[in-house]
Amino acid sequence: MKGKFITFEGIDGAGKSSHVEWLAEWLRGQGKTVLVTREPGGTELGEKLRTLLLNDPMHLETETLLMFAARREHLAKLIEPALARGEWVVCDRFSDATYAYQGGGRGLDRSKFLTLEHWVHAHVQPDLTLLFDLPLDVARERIALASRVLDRFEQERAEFHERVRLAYLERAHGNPSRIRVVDANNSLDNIRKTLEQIVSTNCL
Ligand SMILES: Nc1ncnc2c1ncn2[C@@H]1O[C@H](COP(=O)(O)OP(=O)(O)O)[C@@H](O)[C@H]1O
Ligand SMILES: Cc1cn([C@H]2C[C@H](O)[C@@H](COP(=O)(O)OP(=O)(O)O)O2)c(=O)[nH]c1=O
Repeated sequence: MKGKFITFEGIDGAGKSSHVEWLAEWLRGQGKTVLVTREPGGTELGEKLRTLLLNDPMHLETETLLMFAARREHLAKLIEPALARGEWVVCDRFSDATYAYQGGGRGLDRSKFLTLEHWVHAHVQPDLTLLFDLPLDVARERIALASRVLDRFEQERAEFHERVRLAYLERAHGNPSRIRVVDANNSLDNIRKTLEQIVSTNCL
């Protein structure tokens, strides 16, 4: 049987990375073989593109094309073979991030996004997307507390991140059966209970 493809989305600092490994372990406890990966990245080439994307200033369309180039490689080398083997794939970000960051945040024309999405993965969509949603000031506070080095996206102004958040919510509104909005302004334990419930109901 084909495995399931689960993606995590949300603004920076929403708490995705704190749950990706946890969900994978929980699924392993349910007898699944799970591959954990991320975007941009996941493959050797994709990780090189990630370094460029997170650090080097570039034209918006270059940025978008590189996101999708990394994604093409990721699908071909890792995601599709794993799903075909019956494994589950848990991925920290996927195309909804391009919709939200390049589309919502930077203003990329939506038809260009849709063209690339159709070209690169018309045949593959996540079975389930967990959208971590929380107010921007809470996310910013968490990032400040973690005192991590900020990448090119995290350095963007508050208005950029507000637009990203709204674009994510709009995308969720348009895809209610795939994208589940998780209230991320909550304790780790409560979020984990919510994730268990959503994944059990939708995927198991
Ligand atoms: N529910 C939560 N409550 C409080 N702090 C959290 C919560 N989830 C994550 N954090 C902290 O917030 C910071 C950002 O979380 P992270 O998982 O790296 O977010 P993301 O991957 O979405 O950018 C980390 O320092 C993490 O420990
Ligand atoms: C996948 C993807 C990520 N991004 C951005 C969002 C994030 O700010 C950045 C890296 O994502 P992420 O791995 O979440 O960063 P971190 O590990 O520091 O939390 O890339 C896009 O702008 N478009 C995309 O399509």
